[in-house]
Amino acid sequence: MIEFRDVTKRFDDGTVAVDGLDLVVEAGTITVFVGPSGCGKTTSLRMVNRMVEATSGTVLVDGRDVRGVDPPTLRRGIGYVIQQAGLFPHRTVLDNVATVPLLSGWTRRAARARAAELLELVGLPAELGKRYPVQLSGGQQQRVGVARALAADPPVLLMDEPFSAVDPVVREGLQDELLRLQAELDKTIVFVTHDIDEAVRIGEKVAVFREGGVLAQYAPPAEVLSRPADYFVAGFVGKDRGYRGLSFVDPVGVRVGDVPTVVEGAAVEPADGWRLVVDGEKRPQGWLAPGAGGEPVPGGSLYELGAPVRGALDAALSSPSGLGVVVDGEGRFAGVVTARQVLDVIEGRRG
Ligand SMILES: Nc1ncnc2c1ncn2[C@@H]1O[C@H](COP(=O)(O)OP(=O)(O)OP(=O)(O)O)[C@@H](O)[C@H]1O
Repeated sequence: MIEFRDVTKRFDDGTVAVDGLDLVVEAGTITVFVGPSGCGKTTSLRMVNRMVEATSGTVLVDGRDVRGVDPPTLRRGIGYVIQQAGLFPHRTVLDNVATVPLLSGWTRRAARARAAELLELVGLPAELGKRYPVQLSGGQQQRVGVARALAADPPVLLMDEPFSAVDPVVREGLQDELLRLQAELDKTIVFVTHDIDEAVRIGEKVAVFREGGVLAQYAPPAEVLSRPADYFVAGFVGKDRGYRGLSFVDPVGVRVGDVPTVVEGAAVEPADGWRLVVDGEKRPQGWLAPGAGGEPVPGGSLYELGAPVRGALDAALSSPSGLGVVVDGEGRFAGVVTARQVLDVIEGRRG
């Protein structure tokens, strides 16, 4: 657990970067600090590992005031990941990851074995270990940064905009990877970002900061979206928050209907309505428009049974037939949903 008790940071030039911060980060959770540039997120994060010293107030890690722990000892228990990975350019990927175990007195052989294990854990092929950081893509470098931070198996991980230098698609992949890792590792993670989408996607709790280093709201993401504490938070979470909030609405009440299917490659008779094309394993391959056979039209997004309603609505809206395709956990066709019915369910919840 990490606790900030009335923590203020005033820099020598008088800038108040963090103002009276009170906040508890529960053990084993991902907490995201989000807010516009210059609102004190990084400063708050760095007070945890004493890269920045608080001017007043107390920061506790697992109940211990960090001021009572010398910084090298403190940092051994706290992994740190920064934007653009911060890798050592003249060391191979494997040696970058092995750095901390070596510093902790492991033999070179044991440290390298651990490093190889970690590369696998973050989803990197073993042969990349021999390369130098410049020979990797941005997304791969970030994975190496995460592997390096995990090398000493620290209970706490501080991540400062770790994924902001990569493109949106790679970024989503890295976010998924972090969630998968966390399900396995159960670390206490503080993650800084200025991107509200990233914050609500990965945070179990989200701390929204405003200028002047003031905490504006600290709540689960669904609550920040549905009940912003004030106009500042409402403005910051943006105009799509109603739609984003659907990511947290469970699909109870959404009815899955049926539609005729045809197996890919089979001879088809003309028909009046839309038909879904599936492969031999019942995986959706596209749509056949009403009328004669012809080429299948590419389908929209797929909605997995049980997922939040945002996916169901998107599947329906993106489908050429207006019918959202529902699949099971193995990606097999399970039925269809309509936007109207999903909206009725959402509306029904209100009353
Ligand atoms: N060493 C320093 N001396 C003086 N002022 C500083 C120092 N470091 C940060 N600041 C100021 O403190 C405020 C908070 O900075 P901080 O880096 O914590 O913000 P941030 O929310 O992480 O911003 P960003 O998203 O741009 O990284 C800013 O006004 C910044 O200019």
